[in-house]
Amino acid sequence: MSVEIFYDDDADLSIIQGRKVAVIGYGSQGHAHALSLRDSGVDVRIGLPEGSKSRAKAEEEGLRVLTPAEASAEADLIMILAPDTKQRFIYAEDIEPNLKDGDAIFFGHGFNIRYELIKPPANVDVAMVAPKGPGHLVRRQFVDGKGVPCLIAVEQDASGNAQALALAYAAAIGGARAGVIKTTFKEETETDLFGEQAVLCGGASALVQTGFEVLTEAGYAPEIAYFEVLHELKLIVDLMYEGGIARMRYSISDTAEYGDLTRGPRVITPAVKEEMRKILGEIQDGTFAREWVSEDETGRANFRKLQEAGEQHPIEETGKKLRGLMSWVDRPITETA
Ligand SMILES: NC(=O)C1=CN([C@@H]2O[C@H](COP(=O)(O)OP(=O)(O)OC[C@H]3O[C@@H](n4cnc5c(N)ncnc54)[C@H](OP(=O)(O)O)[C@@H]3O)[C@@H](O)[C@H]2O)C=CC1
Ligand SMILES: CC[C@](O)(C(C)=O)C(=O)O
Ligand SMILES: [Mg+2]
Ligand SMILES: [Mg+2]
Repeated sequence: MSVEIFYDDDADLSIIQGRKVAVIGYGSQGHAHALSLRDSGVDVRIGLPEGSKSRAKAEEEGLRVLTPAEASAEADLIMILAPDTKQRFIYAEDIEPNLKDGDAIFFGHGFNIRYELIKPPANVDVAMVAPKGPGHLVRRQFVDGKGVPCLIAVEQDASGNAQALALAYAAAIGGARAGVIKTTFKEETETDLFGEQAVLCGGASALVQTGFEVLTEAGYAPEIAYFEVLHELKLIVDLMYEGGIARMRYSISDTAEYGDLTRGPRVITPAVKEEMRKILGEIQDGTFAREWVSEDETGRANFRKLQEAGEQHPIEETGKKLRGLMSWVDRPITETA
């Protein structure tokens, strides 16, 4: 199936420059969108609760910070960049009562629309601009004159102009420098959840931790194991990012390439692929969404336990020590890039 890809020349920035935008939330994505929109000449205000710890960071950047309700009332485009599990409450309490004819509600990920946790009225545009990358790098790339690709989708086109609006927004945060693909809320939500669970975050973290465990349990030095399975992974993925798996294989030794081709499939076995299919099925049938919403509603105890176990993994201690000796690697992540 072919997709439509848009670039800067296809976008009309003046469309978003003519809107009053409220960015609700100022975390990983929120700060990136707000700062880059502002730098693209867009009228932005931030919506955060009175006690929010993000308020100071946004104010330090000279952004105007209001409550989510005030920001929603003032704006005619509301981008919701609060945690997925909180969005339905923010929508019900702060956004919905302040919606006017012709307003637009935007999302950075389709979770709440795809799983029907938010049901907007018919008189507003409902669209998505979903960067395909972590917010801190969305901002860093924008500042460096680059861009992170974005997906856009229109769930409801009350104005008849929602797609052009979403494309203009994506361009204003740098997405159209790299490419903006038109999709649906369903496709974005399901592929994004699958990617982060099976490959980018879940799959990659488990692969690195397991590789580290196998080497250290066999008596090899943790420092060597760290460099081998984590530090060098970035350098290998950089080559894939630049020129695909083929370029990575061009640069590595033929010994490595033979090992890659013969041993890779022994690690990612047909059983692993079957498990990936099961994970995708749980996303498609709503099992994962129900589980995550319920985990959040019941206080996130299991989530916290798993987070703590991850933080305690021996690879973290080894990595902290080694990264501290490489000034160019130990780069702090900030909301003020
Ligand atoms: N992280 C990423 O790179 C990506 C995220 N997304 C999507 O972007 C959205 C935001 O995620 P992410 O940036 O990770 O979120 P973060 O957890 O990094 O930030 C959430 C922000 O929302 C604020 N917040 C919390 N509660 C409220 C509230 N009641 N009203 C207003 N603001 C509130 C938080 O403030 P406080 O400081 O007070 O907690 C914080 O500033 C999600 O839909 C996510 O799926 C999409 C692509 C990538
Ligand atoms: C890969 C995780 C992500 O989907 C992202 C940075 O794109 C997220 O939800 O944070
Ligand atoms: Mg993602
Ligand atoms: Mg995601």
